[in-house]
Amino acid sequence: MPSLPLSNDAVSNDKKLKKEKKVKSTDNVKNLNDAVSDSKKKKSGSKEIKKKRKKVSSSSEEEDDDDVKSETSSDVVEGLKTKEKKKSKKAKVEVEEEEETEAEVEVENPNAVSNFRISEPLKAKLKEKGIEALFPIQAMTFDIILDGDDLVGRARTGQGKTLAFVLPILESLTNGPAKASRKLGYGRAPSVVVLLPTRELAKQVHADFEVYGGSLGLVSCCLYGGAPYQTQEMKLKRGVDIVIGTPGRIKDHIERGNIDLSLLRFRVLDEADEMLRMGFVEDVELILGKVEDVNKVQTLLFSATLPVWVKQISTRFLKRDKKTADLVGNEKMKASNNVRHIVLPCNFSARAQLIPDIIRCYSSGGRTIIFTEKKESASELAGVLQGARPLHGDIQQSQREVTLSGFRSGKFMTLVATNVAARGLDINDVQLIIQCEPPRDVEAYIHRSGRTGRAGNTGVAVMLYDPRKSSVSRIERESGVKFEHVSAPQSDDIAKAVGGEAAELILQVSDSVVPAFTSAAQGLLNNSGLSAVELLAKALAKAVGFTEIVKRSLLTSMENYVTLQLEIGKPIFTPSFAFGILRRFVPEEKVNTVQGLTITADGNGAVFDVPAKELDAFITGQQNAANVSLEVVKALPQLQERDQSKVSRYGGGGRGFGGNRFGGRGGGRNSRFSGGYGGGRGGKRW
Ligand SMILES: Nc1ncnc2c1ncn2[C@@H]1O[C@H](COP(=O)(O)OP(=O)(O)OP(=O)(O)O)[C@@H](O)[C@H]1O
Repeated sequence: MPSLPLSNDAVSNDKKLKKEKKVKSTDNVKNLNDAVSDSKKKKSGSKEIKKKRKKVSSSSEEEDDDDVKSETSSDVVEGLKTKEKKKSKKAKVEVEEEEETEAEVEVENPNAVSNFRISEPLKAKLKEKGIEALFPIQAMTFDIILDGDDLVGRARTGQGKTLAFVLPILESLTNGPAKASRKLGYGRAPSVVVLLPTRELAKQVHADFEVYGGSLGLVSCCLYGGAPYQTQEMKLKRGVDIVIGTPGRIKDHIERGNIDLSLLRFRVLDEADEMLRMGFVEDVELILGKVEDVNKVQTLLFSATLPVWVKQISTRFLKRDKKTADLVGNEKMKASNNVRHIVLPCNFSARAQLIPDIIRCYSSGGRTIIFTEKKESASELAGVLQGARPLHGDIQQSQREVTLSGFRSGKFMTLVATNVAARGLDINDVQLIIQCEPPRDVEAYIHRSGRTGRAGNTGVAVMLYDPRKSSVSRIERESGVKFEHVSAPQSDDIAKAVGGEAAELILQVSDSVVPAFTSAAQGLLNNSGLSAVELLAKALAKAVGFTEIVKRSLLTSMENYVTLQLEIGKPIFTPSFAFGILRRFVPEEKVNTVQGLTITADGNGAVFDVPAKELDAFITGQQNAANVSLEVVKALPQLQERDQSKVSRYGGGGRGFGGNRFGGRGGGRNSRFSGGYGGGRGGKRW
């Protein structure tokens, strides 16, 4: 049964956030909160603060050497955090004291925009966008980038990695080291190239460059496939300062002679691991290789996930003295801390009925993104879910743009997408992520679940899984997430979740209708044999679309199924052994109605679902079998996870969970690295 409140961590974080709003800062990311609390300094302390920041970058300069060393930079970050934590206690006491005395004291945050070498127009634009302080990854990397170093940057999803490169690049071009070589005027060659794995992401980053770069008179353009060449060519011809796009289309423009990279000062690989995993490495190499003098170019590589193979590759693209700012480092938790991570067992065929109720229970009325592995599944599911639209690689680019902007603007609240929406997308008020099955790799889990809980907000990520063949524990182990296990929402849970909404709907009805309906209401009260409360309960249910209560099983989440547990006083080693036992006391045709039979984690039982109408046949049948116990379960016991490779052993009519939905199609843009480093996952899958 789902519990609706957020987990303790998220709740306490929430409370903390509310409290810290009193401190002058717009930043409510947990890590930054520590720094904000710590920053309980009066204005006069800002020089000291600047020194402290400077020290971070210089120590990283001293410690970093040839290779990317996340430990080194993690140490730097850790050192900073510890210092800040110590001071933070003191700062909190001060905050509390001040709250008591209600004294109005100006509070300074060491990460306040004013403490960085950010020019006035940019400061004004940041302020206009509600940004008064930099997030930790931004604060850590600002000086490093502005002072000319190559950088590998990593922070959890939603922690502001985009502005971490946008701001210092803009400053460098207009007031810093890159200013001298920047050309002005018609037809100028770009100073910056930013590469991203998807078109949507390219557009999003372009929008940031437009907003912030625009305030400094810088011109940017976005180049991606599926859009006409001509408009892109015209923009390039007129001259741009910053080019943002996907590797394939940028490479095409270079080969057509539309982009001159001779004046390039920055190249950025955002979501670097995904770009390389998708097989873009040759395009990326070609683009990077076009730079005549690599010493004149700064290379920045950012992602929330940096598998070891990407770190190795970065030695090819980045200078030997590159710096690393790794806010995740060796910490166990790699996914977002601001997200409640939930897993829920579900039969593949029950998904479409179940998902609307998951949305009712967990979306808090906000937006939901549902992830499927395959494009066809995304289209199918979007077709059956009310108010949902699909987004995947087979949809025409113009339609993809319409869909995404409709979702952003709230025209519809549910997006069903493949991994094309897993990375980087920053959409306001996405409260819920549903993953229809565990993704193949942990990075996908981290990025998908990271579409919620962004910029310090909280969110919920629900992953559906088939207990017989899922890899929940692998994702748990590799991501550091501690999953909350819940069963399918039952109707009374849903009623509780939407009861408030129903009451609100009723209260919103104008008083003017009361006289018109009074006599019908009175008639109902007099003749229905129901009390006023019972009648009102029915009206509330109807107002949110409920007409009957349907039970769901705990194992497959199927409607009108019941979950049973079989025990025989000794271990049950295999599903076929369990089926054999059932056949001893239940007729074959009833056994064939069994769904999802799975062995318990302790090996002492088997759990399965049967149609509610067949329950009697199973319960009464057991009386004919010695040492057999068969009971309806109220809470799902821990189950054995099964390898997908062993699924065929379970065979049997009507018991499948759908076909092989994991089959990758391979292909895509060929890559030396996608196979070797990416663990054979190469190829564009969406
Ligand atoms: N300093 C800041 N103060 C307030 N909000 C910020 C700040 N920096 C960024 N944001 C907001 O935080 C959100 C997340 O930022 P961004 O998309 O850059 O995250 P990210 O780390 O790149 O995430 P992902 O790994 O998922 O790509 C955006 O809405 C952005 O506008």
